[in-house]
Amino acid sequence: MATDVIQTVRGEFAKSLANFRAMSEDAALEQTIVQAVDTCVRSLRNGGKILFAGNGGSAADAQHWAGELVSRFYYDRPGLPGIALTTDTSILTAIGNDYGYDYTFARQVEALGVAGDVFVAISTSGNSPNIVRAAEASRARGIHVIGFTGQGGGALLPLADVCFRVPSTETPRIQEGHEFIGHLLCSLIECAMYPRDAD
Ligand SMILES: O=C(CO)[C@@H](O)[C@H](O)[C@H](O)[C@H](O)COP(=O)(O)O
Ligand SMILES: [Zn+2]
Repeated sequence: MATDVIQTVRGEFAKSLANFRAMSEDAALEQTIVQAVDTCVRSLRNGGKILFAGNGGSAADAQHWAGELVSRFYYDRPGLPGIALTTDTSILTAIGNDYGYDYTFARQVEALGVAGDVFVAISTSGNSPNIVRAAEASRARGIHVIGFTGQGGGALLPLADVCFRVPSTETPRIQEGHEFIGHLLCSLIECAMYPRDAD
């Protein structure tokens, strides 16, 4: 039993490390980060906001990253406008009940989003219908779409202006990659919007 557990732990570490190594050696990923930061910073400087959505573990990412912007990441500075579309159970249940689960995020994008905002669409498969519909609604409104997916990209890929594709087909590995890139994005946005005073 203990041997099995240890084998599993080692196997998971090995897969996770290989995933992060592949990401760290991916020059295209670096360029995608540059583009995503530029998109977010331009939007924020023009009075835009960043909307986040995902299902399951990715809903947790959406809330986590919105929190980094509104509160703080590495250091104190004014709050930045980020909204997770995953948190209001009255809105989610009303839309789900009245229109269907596929519309839970699209309806909120239509209600809250304006041209020039950014929609961060998080889906490991890239195929969750409520995320795909929200990306379509964003494009229709002139809202920039930043996708977070797995290596295939799914239906979200062609809808995204910028897309992070973690080079794995395993949901946990993809989510770990998303978490790392999401933190990096929040850090770089914070730094660009409010450069830290030189000590
Ligand atoms: O956290 C996990 C798996 O690690 C799950 O909750 C997972 O997020 C859910 O199955 C989601 O519904 C998957 O949706 P998606 O990433 O394909 O859009
Ligand atoms: Zn999970």
